[in-house]
Formats: sequence, C-alpha cells, structure tokens
Amino acid sequence: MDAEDIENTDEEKKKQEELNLKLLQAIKNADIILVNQLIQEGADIWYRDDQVYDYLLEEGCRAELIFDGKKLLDSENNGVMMGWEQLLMEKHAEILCLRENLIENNEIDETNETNEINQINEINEINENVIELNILNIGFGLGLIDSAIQKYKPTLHTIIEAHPDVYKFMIEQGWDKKPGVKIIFGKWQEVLINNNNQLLEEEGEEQVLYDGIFFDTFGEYYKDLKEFNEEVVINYLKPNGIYSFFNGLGATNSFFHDVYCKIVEMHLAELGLEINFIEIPLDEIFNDEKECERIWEGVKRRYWNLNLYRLPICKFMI
Ligand SMILES: C[S@@+](CC[C@H](N)C(=O)[O-])C[C@H]1O[C@@H](n2cnc3c(N)ncnc32)[C@H](O)[C@@H]1O
Repeated sequence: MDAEDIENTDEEKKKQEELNLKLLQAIKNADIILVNQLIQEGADIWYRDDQVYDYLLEEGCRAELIFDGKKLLDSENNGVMMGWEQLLMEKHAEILCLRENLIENNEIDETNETNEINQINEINEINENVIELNILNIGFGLGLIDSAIQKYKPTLHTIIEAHPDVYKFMIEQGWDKKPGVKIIFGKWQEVLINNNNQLLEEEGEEQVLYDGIFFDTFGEYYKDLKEFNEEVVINYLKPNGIYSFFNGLGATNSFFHDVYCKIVEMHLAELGLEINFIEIPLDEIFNDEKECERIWEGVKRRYWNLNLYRLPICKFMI
C-alpha cells in the first residue's frame, strides 16, 4: 500500500465515521427522513456495536431498518438466502416439535428415516398422539420457523416479536388468527423478565411451560443469549423440553465459532442444561462461489462464513 492508498483509506474511514455520527444524531433527533437517507448513503446500522440497531429497535425502528432488514431477509431480494436458512429452520422446528418424549404411548416406528419424518402426513399421524405441544419462539423475522412449527399443530405457539413493522406484517398475514398462536409484541426482555411475565395464563395465572423454546433475535449479542438462558430457558422449559437457538455464534470465523460453542456449552452446564449439536453441512451452498455471490449480493454485513451448521439441542441434565 503506498502513501496515497493510506491517505484514501483514512479519508474513507473518516467519511464513514462522519456518516455514522450523523446517523446517531439523526436518530436522537427522531429525524426519520434523514435516518433513512443516511442509511441509504452507507451509514452503519451496527455502529458502536449494536447501539444504533438497538436504538432503532427501541424507538420502534421504522422502515429504514426493515429496509435494511429486507435486504437480508426478504424473499424477493434474497430468495436463495432464504433457501439455505429455511432448511435450517425446518430442521430446528422438527427437533423442537417431533420427538418421542412427547408421545404418550411411544408409537413411533424407530426405523423411520429423518427425511420420511419430514412428510407432513406422517407429522400429523405422529403428533396426533401428543397430548400437548407448547412452543415458544423469540423473533418472527420472516416466520420461516413459525411456518414450519405450524405444520406440527402445536397446542400453544407463542411468538414474541419486538419490531413494529414485523408485527404489522404478522397481523397482515393473519398470524394472530392461526390455531394456537399467541403473539406478544415487545422485546423478550420486557415481556418475560423485568417483573412483567406476560406468559401467565390469563385466567388461572398459572405459569405456562414449554415443550420447545427457540431463540433467534439477530442484532443481539452473546450476553443477550446468556441472559435469555439464565432468565427464560430454565424458568419456562418443561423438564423434558428441548431448547434450541440459531447458532450464528462467531459464525464469521470457524475458530471463533468453535470457541463460542464451547463457551455456550460451559455456561449451559452451569444452569443444568446439556447441549448436543447436529451437524448440517452447508458446503454445497457455500463452496459454490457464484451461489455465494448471489446469496450475499447487496448484503451489507455478511454474517455467515462456515461450511457447517451446528444445530444445538439443549435439554435439562437428568
Ligand atoms: C433473524 S430474525 C428471526 C428469523 C426467524 N427465525 C425466521 O425463521 O424467519 C430476528 C427477529 O427477531 C426480532 N427481535 C430482535 N430483537 C428482539 C428482542 N429483543 N425481542 C423480540 N424480538 C426481537 C427482530 O425484529 C426480527 O424479527
């Protein structure tokens, strides 16, 4: 790199920093038009870790965040990306909803292969024997996992979602009218802790416990996941329930990812939970350079860099 390049890089950094500071200021002034404009110009919604994202979320982060979010999540812009995440979400749903320990009379044919289990007919047949299936999902996003969970006909399917536009989208799509679905709008921190337990049954004030809990909030950090485990999972999961989360821990680098997987295992063990991982290869998708380019096209912050997905299955140690 010669002196001119260094100067240019410094210049770019300075410009970016200015944009980011302007963005923070515009957010504080609640100047939505300017916020939108600055994000389009390249201001970073992840500036100062999650400070800006969080601010937008707290303040009912408006269209601009959804706009950015749509680049990541919207099926029209990123259909292929949905493809790879959908596969994972379907697997997560299967792990949470379809299991022998939910079956009253253990009538599962053990020779069933996973791909066969995926057939909707079989799901219905198997889950007919389940007395109760309560599932809690944190973070609706595009509703990929929630759509997959619905196939298992849960008795209670609670969804906690904090983003007003995502919430609006859920209502428009009729999610509030689906059988068993209970939507709670707000941050899980507010809904479930801070002495504000909104999961209590309205009539009997009885604590609902869940057979399956899933956590995928994006935009939050390991400390949030840890808090969720400590404050929510151990209080809301049935003794034989299964907890899982989107395992994007340190997923931009395989070394960090390995370390995080160990850390989460250690922290869960302190809470009396064991964790096992199902490994799902992603190399077919991510080894293909062209495919990769397509997946990440237009995405500001690439958040995945691994050829393997480690799907976590957490249970109370017996
Ligand atoms: C990556 S998306 C979830 C994707 C989802 N698993 C799916 O299958 O489509 C993350 C969602 O979590 C929501 N979210 C972020 N922080 C949250 C919080 N503290 N409480 C509740 N929802 C939150 C976001 O608004 C977003 O809709």
